[in-house]
Amino acid sequence: MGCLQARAASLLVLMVVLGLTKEGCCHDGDDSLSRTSFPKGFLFGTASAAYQYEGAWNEGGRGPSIWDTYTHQYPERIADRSTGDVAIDAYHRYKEDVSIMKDMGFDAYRFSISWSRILPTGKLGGGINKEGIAYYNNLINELLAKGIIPFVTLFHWDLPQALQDEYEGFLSPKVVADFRDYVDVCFKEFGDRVKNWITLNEPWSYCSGGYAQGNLAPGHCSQWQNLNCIDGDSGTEPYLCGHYQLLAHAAAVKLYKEKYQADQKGIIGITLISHWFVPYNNATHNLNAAARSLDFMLGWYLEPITRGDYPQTMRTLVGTRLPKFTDEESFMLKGSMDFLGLNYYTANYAHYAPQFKHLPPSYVTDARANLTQERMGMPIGKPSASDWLYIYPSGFYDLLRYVKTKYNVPLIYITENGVDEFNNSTLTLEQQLADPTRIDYYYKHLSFLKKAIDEVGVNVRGYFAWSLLDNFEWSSGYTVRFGINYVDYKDGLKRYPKQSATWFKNFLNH
Ligand SMILES: N=C(Cc1ccccc1)N[C@@H]1O[C@H](CO[C@@H]2OC[C@@H](O)[C@H](O)[C@H]2O)[C@@H](O)[C@H](O)[C@H]1O
Repeated sequence: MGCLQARAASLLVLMVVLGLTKEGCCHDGDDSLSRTSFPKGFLFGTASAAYQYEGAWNEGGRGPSIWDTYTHQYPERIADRSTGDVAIDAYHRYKEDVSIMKDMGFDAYRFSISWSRILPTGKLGGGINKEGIAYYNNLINELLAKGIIPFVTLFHWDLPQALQDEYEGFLSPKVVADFRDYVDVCFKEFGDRVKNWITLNEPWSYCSGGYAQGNLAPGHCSQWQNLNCIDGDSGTEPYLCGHYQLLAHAAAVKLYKEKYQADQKGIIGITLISHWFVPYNNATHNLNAAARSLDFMLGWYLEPITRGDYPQTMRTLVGTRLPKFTDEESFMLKGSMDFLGLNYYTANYAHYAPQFKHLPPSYVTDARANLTQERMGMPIGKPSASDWLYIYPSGFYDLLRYVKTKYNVPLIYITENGVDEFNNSTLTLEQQLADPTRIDYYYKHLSFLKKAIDEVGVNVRGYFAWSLLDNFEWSSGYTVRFGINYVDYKDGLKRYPKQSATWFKNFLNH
């Protein structure tokens, strides 16, 4: 085959992988979509996270996390200057919340354990908090008593502050041993009833948000990015963070498989987020920019876990700023998951950006791809309350097909998918419970999920909506709402079903 034919062939592969062929377009949806549209035994659930739901920040023996510090010391970095001190008080109201999910007909519930509620100083040597163990035992037992399967995330961004103080947390290799000690306690205390473990939630978000964009704790980024960051270097810290997140993940999986899995018979995985990336047009340099964007967001973590090293595009473009794995670390990482947890929300256009090479080095520009949410003045999809989230349901299908084609992951759970509206207290309660956009979002994304399962053969065995309840949305505070159930922040945090809750109940019970 001549070089022209070879280039044409590789271009075609790239177009197929990026979903630019005809079948990547819209679906002929039918209105009969329900639980029975999915394989037998398919699990439907909702997702949450400790800092966003529990509250009781200084109750029950819990130690401070970096999110307590971040919201208390830098209130200006949260849209409404709020905190998760009380959040939606799930610490005290978990029985009511479990009843809500049971009444709706959900099969499973994904929640995270607060590391500093189990180990207040972050370290085993600092003592195990018995009240913390008791809280999660109560929650797990309540779920099982109601026939709901717990999916437990071990780290959802709320690092104990003591470890940030001692050695800058995930910027140091020291975090690996402390994370291993922490998850050992969790496997030992809860592993007789918890059979689905997720080591980390979205290392991309934690390391890019926390160390390149500065919009998540600990709020680091390079000064030249003018994002009023507290400290940091966007060219090096995101990659150190990602490296030690991966090594902590691998250490936790190794421990579970060597010490617990034979007896407890559970499975362990990791949750990764990825947007879908649509080339700005079919120019080769934009097809390549979209492919690199997938490498820098998803491949950053999924390649080490499936192949044992970072994507070649990252090695080439980040160079010596990208840490290296030893042979032993690479071996420990490769194949370190029984399943992939995948979070999908949105898509971006990707446009080749050679001009980025003239900027100081940063994770934000290393991929040489300018990511936008509109093309020639047309948005990629309907906007939501979050500036990063435009609604692009077909991207869900494209991403799933890409993951199967490129990584051939044996088992996938969709661990988050959802959309938000603004908190608008000028509306009546009835008006605030009317969320047609969310119903349309879920209908379309579930339709594309079904298409990926039926037509591509992607082995997805469960789906978790983000989120059961409105909650503390990190840098957005309480200004946006992702819940299928409404929380009345002005009247005792009372819970009310939105119209999407009624839609989901019908979906689950037919
Ligand atoms: N939030 C993300 C990914 C992300 C991170 C930084 C900036 C943009 C997007 N992922 C999931 O989305 C959910 C919704 O995302 C929120 O949407 C509103 C934003 O303003 C907020 O900062 C973001 O976290 C989070 O609540 C979950 O905890 C998280 O796992």
